[in-house]
This record gives sequence, C-alpha cells and structure tokens, in this order.
Amino acid sequence: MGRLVVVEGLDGAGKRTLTESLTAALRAQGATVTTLAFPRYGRDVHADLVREALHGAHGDLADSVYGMALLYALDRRDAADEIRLALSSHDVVLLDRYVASNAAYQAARLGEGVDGPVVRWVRDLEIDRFGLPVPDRQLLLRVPVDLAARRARTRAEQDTSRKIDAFESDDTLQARCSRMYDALAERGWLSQWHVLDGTRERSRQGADAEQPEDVAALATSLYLGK
Ligand SMILES: Nc1ncnc2c1ncn2[C@@H]1O[C@H](COP(=O)(O)OP(=O)(O)OP(=O)(O)O)[C@@H](O)[C@H]1O
Ligand SMILES: Cc1cn([C@H]2C[C@H](O)[C@@H](COP(=O)(O)O)O2)c(=O)[nH]c1=O
Repeated sequence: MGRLVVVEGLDGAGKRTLTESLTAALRAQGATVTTLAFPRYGRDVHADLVREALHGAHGDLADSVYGMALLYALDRRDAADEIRLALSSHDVVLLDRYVASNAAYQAARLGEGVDGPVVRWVRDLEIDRFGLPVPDRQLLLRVPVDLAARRARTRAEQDTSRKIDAFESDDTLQARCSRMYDALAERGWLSQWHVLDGTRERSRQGADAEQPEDVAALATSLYLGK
C-alpha cells in the first residue's frame, strides 16, 4: 500500500511546482509516484461548476459557503476509487490540494476557527460519510500572503487560461486562510503535517533535472515514511 501525501497552501503558493519537483525527486530515488490535483477541472462536473462559479457564473452559487464546499467534496468522492487504486499500485500518491483545502477556505470565509462547525462538517462529510482515504502526511507550503498573490498574478499573466478568480482576488480571505492553515497544521488535523518554507525563489525544473537538496531530502523522508 502506497503513502498518500498532500500538498496544501494558498493560491499561488507554489503547490503545483513543488508537486512536480517532488515527483521527479521521488522517481530519481526509485519510487513509483502518481499525482492528482483537486479540483479536477475538465474531468469532473462538480469541479467545472466550481471554476465557473468562481468566475461569476451560476447566480449566487459562489456566495454559498456550504454549497461550494459540497461541490469540492463531491469531486473528491468521485475520485475516491481512483485514489485507492493508485495507492494499491504506487509507492507514493501525491495530491495537490485535498480535504484540508475545504476546511481552510470555508472556515476562512465564515470567520470560524479550527474547532468551528464547518471544519467539523467537512471531516464528517468527506472522511466519515464519503469514506475518502485519510492522508498519511500533509505538507503545508507556507508563504506570506503577498508573495503568494504576486506568484498567482505572474502565473495569470503567463497563462491566459488561469485568470485570477474570486478567491484569489480576495486578500482578506487569503490572509484568514493562511492563519487557518497554520492552525490546521499545528493541530495535526486529520494526520501529521509538515510545514515547508516556500519563500525560496526557484525556477521551474524539468522532470529530468536534478532536484534541490531540500526537495530530495523531503522525498526520501516521504518515501521511507519517516
Ligand atoms: N519557489 C518558487 N520561486 C519562484 N516562483 C515560483 C516558486 N514556486 C512557484 N513559482 C511560480 O509561481 C506561480 C504559481 O505557482 P504554482 O502554479 O506552482 O502555484 P499553486 O500553489 O499550484 O497555485 P494554485 O493553487 O493557484 O493553482 C507560477 O508562475 C510558478 O512558476
Ligand atoms: C480543492 C479545494 C479548493 N478550494 C479553493 C482553493 C482555491 O481558491 C479554489 C480553486 O482551487 P485552485 O487550486 O486555485 O484551482 O478553490 C476550496 O475552497 N476547497 C477545496 O476543497
């Protein structure tokens, strides 16, 4: 059975970039790895509805915290068998966002804390009711809110299909979200968390490039389960 590892953090923190480097570093160490990013845009109708709502479609849907949370959760429920299958045939399954994103963003939107009703509801719904696999390790890629926003803007300029959405343009939400992630990590919500400093400036590495020492060390600890 493989290890389920989740990368979490603010919009623009660098989760996708880290997921790619970690995948390359793990493979270089001989591990079999597969990755999945949530929401699964273009693959799941609930994910597509989320994206459309975050860009102003579907009336007041985006205003509904629980309505949006349910769409994210249904996207993951539909992926549960795929995740279990991936775990049965790989050493490591890396997820770019998972259940904790729902806890962090919805609690941030409602101004609740780690012990508040929406965090409890997310866990009851996604883990207990939908039976989603619990992660073995959650990595919080921690960057200051303004740096994450800058990176998100740069990416939007470079990739016209990744326009800034309603959550990304809300600085207050991102700041609250950052505090929620810190609280979830400190609490060890769902499983063990590992906080990573994401401020180091890096250029994107190709899949065949040698990965930085700290990423290689992290890959070793994930692979060997330490
Ligand atoms: N360590 C880094 N140093 C410099 N630039 C980075 C770093 N990490 C990511 N970037 C750049 O920042 C932008 C956002 O990175 P990325 O897409 O990996 O973030 P993300 O957290 O997956 O974003 P989102 O959650 O919004 O999908 C990209 O242009 C990427 O090249
Ligand atoms: C998976 C997931 C995501 N969110 C939030 C986080 C982002 O602001 C948006 C879209 O995600 P992306 O990584 O920028 O494509 O949705 C959330 O609130 N709940 C979730 O479960």
